[in-house]
Amino acid sequence: MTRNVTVVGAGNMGQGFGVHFTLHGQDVTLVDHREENLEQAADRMGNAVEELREGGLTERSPESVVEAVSTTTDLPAGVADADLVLETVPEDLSIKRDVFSTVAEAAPSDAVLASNTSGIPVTEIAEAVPDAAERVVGCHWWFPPYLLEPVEVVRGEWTSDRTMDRTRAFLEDVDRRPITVERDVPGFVWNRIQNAVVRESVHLLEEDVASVEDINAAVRDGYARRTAVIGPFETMDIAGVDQFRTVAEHLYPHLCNDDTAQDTFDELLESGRTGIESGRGFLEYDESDDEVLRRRDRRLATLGRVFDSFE
Ligand SMILES: NC(=O)C1=CN([C@@H]2O[C@H](COP(=O)(O)OP(=O)(O)OC[C@H]3O[C@@H](n4cnc5c(N)ncnc54)[C@H](O)[C@@H]3O)[C@@H](O)[C@H]2O)C=CC1
Ligand SMILES: O=C(O)[C@@H](O)C(=O)[C@H](O)[C@@H](O)CO
Repeated sequence: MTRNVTVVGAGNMGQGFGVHFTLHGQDVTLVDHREENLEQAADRMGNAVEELREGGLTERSPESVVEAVSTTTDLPAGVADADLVLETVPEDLSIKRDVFSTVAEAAPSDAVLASNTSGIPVTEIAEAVPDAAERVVGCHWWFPPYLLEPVEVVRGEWTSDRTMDRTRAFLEDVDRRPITVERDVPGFVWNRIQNAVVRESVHLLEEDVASVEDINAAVRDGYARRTAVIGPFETMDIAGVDQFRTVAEHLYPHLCNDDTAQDTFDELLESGRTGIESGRGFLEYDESDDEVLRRRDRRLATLGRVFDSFE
């Protein structure tokens, strides 16, 4: 089913949504408040489609996808005909509330108003638009959205059953696996799990337990690879619930329980180690940020084909 989908925010995620929704038959409008970001988004969308083509995941040309996406810096105009609006501006409650206020006024009165927030409670966003709150829903994707299937559908305090159903139906129409999050807790499901791993990884680094390369490899090539195949609960069932209970009893008292981001984050940022855009973050990169993203996408595309081959 084709819908008019407006994506608000043309950054890392918005670019990916432009690609994914277009490849899945939606009429996409991409909005950003900076024209230059829309121009960069066109380049990044072209790169992503090229990688998907090389991975055999689409026959569409980069040009045909980029041309199909309408772009504008005019938010009210950009949402005027939307069936679904997906907000993906920075993770800042005040910015999101401002966007939702404008969108609720300008979008059709029955449009789904979704946020790709990483973990701000949906209810707190919906408070900005009390008359539209029943149509506000969390719709939280993984990065990159065109290569990772689960998408969290998060019920805020006022989100209606109809909005939850419409959002899940939309996701299934664009070949995504809805993860229903019935309680609007900060971080929802996987960002709580991901950030538990992040917190412990940075802790181990700060405590000089292992190098950043070895911690990265231990998670990527060990824990994440096995978890990718069977998930955490099947892992415990295979090893034996008693085995995991025993180890949990021993280890829980020793796990990191910091309640603020560790100093390492600020130390990296203050030294200009901001991530792939600066060529270095926790790790150092000898390729451009676009090449790092293309390498990630190539590997994810290959992995996706392997997983699709499983019975
Ligand atoms: N980057 C990631 O790995 C993921 C991010 N998210 C969430 O998605 C949201 C966006 O994240 P990114 O794409 O990484 O951010 P980003 O910073 O790459 O992109 C945000 C875009 O929004 C634009 N923007 C800011 N204010 C605006 C406004 N008032 N109207 C229109 N456009 C505006 C900016 O110009 C920028 O292009 C955040 O809430 C983030 O937590 C969710 C999943 C993964
Ligand atoms: O990592 C992802 O793709 C998502 O789970 C996110 O929402 C987060 O923003 C992540 O980038 C940082 O926690």
